[in-house]
Amino acid sequence: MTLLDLKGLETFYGASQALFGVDLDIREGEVVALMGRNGMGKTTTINSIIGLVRPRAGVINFGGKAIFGMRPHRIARLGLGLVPEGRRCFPNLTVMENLVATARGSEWTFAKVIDLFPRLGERRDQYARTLSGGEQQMLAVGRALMTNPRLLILDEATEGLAPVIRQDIWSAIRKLKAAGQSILVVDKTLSELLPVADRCFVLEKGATVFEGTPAGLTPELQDRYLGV
Ligand SMILES: Nc1ncnc2c1ncn2[C@@H]1O[C@H](COP(=O)(O)OP(=O)(O)OP(=O)(O)O)[C@@H](O)[C@H]1O
Repeated sequence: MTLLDLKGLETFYGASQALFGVDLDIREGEVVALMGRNGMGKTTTINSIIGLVRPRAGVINFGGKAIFGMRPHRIARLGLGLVPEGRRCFPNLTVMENLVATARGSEWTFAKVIDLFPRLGERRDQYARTLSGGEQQMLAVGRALMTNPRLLILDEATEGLAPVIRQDIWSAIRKLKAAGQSILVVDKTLSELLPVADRCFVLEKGATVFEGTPAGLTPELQDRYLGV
């Protein structure tokens, strides 16, 4: 079943157009990679989905429901869990308080989150501001999971993290996938992203220019659309 469906999305910032026709769909249980060079519109696409910016044209269906133009908190409540770029947690709450603060539904619990990220368990009573960047990122993922999202969206979740921590995050993503979690991932590390993705969408200048399997994204296409 299709979980998320975007068609012909056009989004502006003031008079300047950022998206010129983004098409993307995610089926239940899939891991979908959203790719493209810097400034091609990945974050704007995510912000359009979750209602932070209001697209001017297009279709956005989530779980069979039109969510175009809905307010962000209503969209979130339908089951969209975002881990935003820049890992935002409440700095003056402890790890446990951060997780409990977003709890909604019953599937994900504090115990399950620390099972996925044992480091968070060791730091349960530490203030979020005292965590390393990688631990804060794990906490941001945990917070999103505590909302029991039907779709988890990860925007550059491994950016700027030490290699060991990146591995922990990728390993968590693989476990979530194995458990059937639907995930939309934006990440620049193709060597990690492609093996875990079921399908890829590539944006160029605010429009979808490639849709297919990771195997279909040949070295030539990678070079054309993602090369630096
Ligand atoms: N708040 C904003 N106001 C005006 N223009 C913006 C704003 N945010 C993004 N843009 C523009 O919209 C276009 C798409 O940017 P976006 O951040 O979505 O790209 P991206 O693919 O996520 O890039 P990156 O990988 O650098 O995060 C760019 O031209 C960018 O300059």
